Amino acid sequence: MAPSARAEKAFSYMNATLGISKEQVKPVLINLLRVYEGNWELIEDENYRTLIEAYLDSEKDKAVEGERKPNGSGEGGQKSTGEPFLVDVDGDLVLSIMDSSSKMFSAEDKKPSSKVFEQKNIKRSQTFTEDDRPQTSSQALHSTASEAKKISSLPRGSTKGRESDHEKASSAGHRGRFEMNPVKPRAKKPKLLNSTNNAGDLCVKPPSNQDLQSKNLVPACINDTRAYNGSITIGSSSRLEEVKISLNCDSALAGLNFSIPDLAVVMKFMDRKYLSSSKTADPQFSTAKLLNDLCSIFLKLGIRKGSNSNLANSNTLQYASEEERKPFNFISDMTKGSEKVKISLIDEFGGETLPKFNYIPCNIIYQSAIVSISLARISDEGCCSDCSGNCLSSSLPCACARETGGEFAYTPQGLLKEEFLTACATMKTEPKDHHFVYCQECPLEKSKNEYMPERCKGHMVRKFIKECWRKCGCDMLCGNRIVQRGIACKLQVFLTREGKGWGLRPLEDLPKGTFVCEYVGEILTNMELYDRIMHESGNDRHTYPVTLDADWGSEKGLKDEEALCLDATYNGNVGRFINHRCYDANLIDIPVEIESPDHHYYHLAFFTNRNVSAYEELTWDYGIDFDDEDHPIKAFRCSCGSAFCYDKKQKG
Ligand SMILES: C[S@@+](CC[C@H](N)C(=O)[O-])C[C@H]1O[C@@H](n2cnc3c(N)ncnc32)[C@H](O)[C@@H]1O
Repeated sequence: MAPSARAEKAFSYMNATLGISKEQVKPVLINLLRVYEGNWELIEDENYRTLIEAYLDSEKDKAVEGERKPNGSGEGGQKSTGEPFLVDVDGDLVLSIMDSSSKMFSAEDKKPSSKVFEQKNIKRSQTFTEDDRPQTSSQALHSTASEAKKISSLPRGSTKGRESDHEKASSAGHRGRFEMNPVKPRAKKPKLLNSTNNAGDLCVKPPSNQDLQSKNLVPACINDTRAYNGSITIGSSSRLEEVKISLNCDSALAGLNFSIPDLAVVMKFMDRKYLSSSKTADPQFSTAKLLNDLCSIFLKLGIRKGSNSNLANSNTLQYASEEERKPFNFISDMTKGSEKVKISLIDEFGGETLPKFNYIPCNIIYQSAIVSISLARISDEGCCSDCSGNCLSSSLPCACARETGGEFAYTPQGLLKEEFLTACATMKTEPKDHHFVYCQECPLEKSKNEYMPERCKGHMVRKFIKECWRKCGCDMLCGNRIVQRGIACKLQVFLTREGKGWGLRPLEDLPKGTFVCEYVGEILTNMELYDRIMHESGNDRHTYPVTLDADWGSEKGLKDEEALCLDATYNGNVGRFINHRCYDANLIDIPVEIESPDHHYYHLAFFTNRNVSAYEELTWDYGIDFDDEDHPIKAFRCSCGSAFCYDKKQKG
């Protein structure tokens, strides 16, 4: 749509929904277009939320300005003359700027918003009169946004984003961090401090509060010097703000066309421009966080490298504990070259010791497990020795598709078929009675109590994928050989924020049905696992072993050595880092038959059950009964964050 048409649409919307005239909206719109560099999407988003906010802010600015200058004159008694106007240049709506002597905008006009400053201070005075107790800046902003809601009768949802945006900005950082100096030094160029001060801060020397108050630019009630130090703090390390990133816009301010933009808007713009649109960043990522992290890293590295004498007189040393001085961990390939792809490990907080385990790319028998792998056990009917090339491209599915109902489980693109995925998921989430088999003598119960085992609690009969294997005539690139070819997507082990320990995430978007990895570990009998658990101290166990329980009930007298499980505690692959999520995990585990036609032993493969974005944590529903006090492995306190979390203790 042509920019002028977009402008007309915005005017109509504002008029129709809020009764605001075109004349009133126009200067605000022009301002926003300038701030957002003509990016209409940012303005049109969520029913013109940003435009509505900016309009309300401009109204508030006018009211404040009116109070400051009862005679209505601008600073120095000059009124800004003329109206800014939009012109359509080659299809782009651009702001017409007159020469500097005509000054299209006064500094106030150009200021997109001073809401951060004003809201905080409005709230501050309210806070002390209302309940005598200071609030955090996010609380303050929250309350102010609600006030805006009251006065504006905005369409539903229009203030919602506003609150959360502000909260995001303030909670991502430190209290009051995103304040900026609302007073724009104008003709007078601010003096510079020494290029670096003691705090390593490059900043503009602040005008004193007295100066500001004498110019009637700051309400007298304000006494927080941090808010008026003249430099614009755009990020800082946590805690005491020892390291800050300040913007020095001294020379820009000296120019005629520059006024300090609202920092929250700048951050939002950066987020949208560089993060939301790119697929390479964590959805949680924000510019504000980036800048704060940069400060924290700077602080940590500085403390490690510098001599203590640098900080000897500083309080900051008090919390520079050994724990905090640990370096950030980054391992470019934690698989030690044993996978086709490198899998990095990163600890962005620098406080965690590396996981102690041995990386193995495929399962290994620990000791007594019986896993019969022999070509002789694979009958000619159970494989496709007559095939060649890619089984998926032949007109009739070969014998290897029999297990999956005569259709291959995979699409030609190498994804798990939608129907198959749905059927597996439904069996897991809504199992029916007929999905269970019961052992006469359950090896699982026997492993818990050899002499007086309890009755079998039932084992689910699961759907299997069967892949082509060595006896098959097709080649290794056959579309029915996905899991056996190993990990193909870009993955990273990372330290989670929620206290779940390490987790796994993809570094690229993964479509629904993508094979991610297997759960690889030592193949143990259940008896061996039970012994292992009994001899461990509670702290040793940070993984959750997987019981391979397929087909148990279908045979009589299953031997203990055939009742198997996978334990990745000491030897495992990246699958051991996949954390649990109740109900709405993004991975599903599906048994895969490759080299062994019996179902005592099989591979457990993880597939995405929906599209997963790059950097989104990969999770799997372990199927834990959090109320089962008798289970040999004590269930962890779940921090999955799902709205459907079944851990009642966590909720309570
Ligand atoms: C298979 S491991 C996952 C990797 C593990 N986070 C690590 O750092 O090695 C399972 C263990 O991770 C932790 N864990 C997994 N999911 C969790 C969750 N939703 N909440 C809390 N802890 C979790 C528990 O300690 C659990 O025993």
